[in-house]
Amino acid sequence: MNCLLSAEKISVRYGSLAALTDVDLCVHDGQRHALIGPNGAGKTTLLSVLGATTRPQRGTVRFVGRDVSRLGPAARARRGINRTHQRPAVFATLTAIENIEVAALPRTIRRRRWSPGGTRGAARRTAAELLDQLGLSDLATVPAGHLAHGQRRQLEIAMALAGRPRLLLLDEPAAGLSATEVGRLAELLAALPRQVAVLLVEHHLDLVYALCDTVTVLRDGRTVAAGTPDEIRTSPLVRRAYADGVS
Ligand SMILES: Nc1ncnc2c1ncn2[C@@H]1O[C@H](COP(=O)(O)OP(=O)(O)OP(=O)(O)O)[C@@H](O)[C@H]1O
Repeated sequence: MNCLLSAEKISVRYGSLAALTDVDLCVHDGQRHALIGPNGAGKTTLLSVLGATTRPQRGTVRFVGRDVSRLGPAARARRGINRTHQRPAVFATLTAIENIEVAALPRTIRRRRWSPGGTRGAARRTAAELLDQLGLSDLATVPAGHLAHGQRRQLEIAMALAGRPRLLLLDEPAAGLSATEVGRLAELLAALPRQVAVLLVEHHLDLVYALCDTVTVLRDGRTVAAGTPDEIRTSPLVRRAYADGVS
């Protein structure tokens, strides 16, 4: 099967530190793919290369068969790659629905179809639908700055979905959440439409094994294993990769 997204021989250096060395990755259409590994393994760096906020010294990123290596974050978002961040990036003074509306606007403006209320009306409807779909309608009129950390994470996922991506890059969505919030996040992610592929960086391995069909393990900027959750869970190589522990 062809890759929806492929990263080929990605290398990133920060001065003398090799954050990634010759890393390959293939994410298929509709796949739930996790990127795991100890602290400093290079997971966020790889996500940033795919989202175009970090430029690799070497390597190629292809999306739907096209070389997108030279495209910036906005151009990749237009092609269908959207991401969330380790610290949720939301507009604190806007309400939840306004945040999603802002995220939906570029797409509705690009489509330029007549719609009741114009592009703003279309963006507002998209936002309301997403809040409903993700079970967040009760938060619609709450300013994002007043939301709890877990709710802000969910809002950021809704914002990333507003661009109707084909690939969603999630950077540690369970970080800082309580057990109850992780459960709620797991339900939200499990309910995402299959038209959206997910690449998830996560230390919460129970969430990874419950949600993902494929797991890639990085250590010291290199891929050490890739396989199904069962293969990864029982792999001695992976146990060794984690021997130094993760936080
Ligand atoms: N902007 C930067 N400048 C210098 N070094 C960096 C920079 N960003 C990351 N690094 C280093 O690159 C390596 C990989 O970092 P990265 O954040 O990608 O790892 P990670 O696997 O996501 O770790 P964690 O699980 O702790 O978030 C680490 O040694 C980190 O200190």
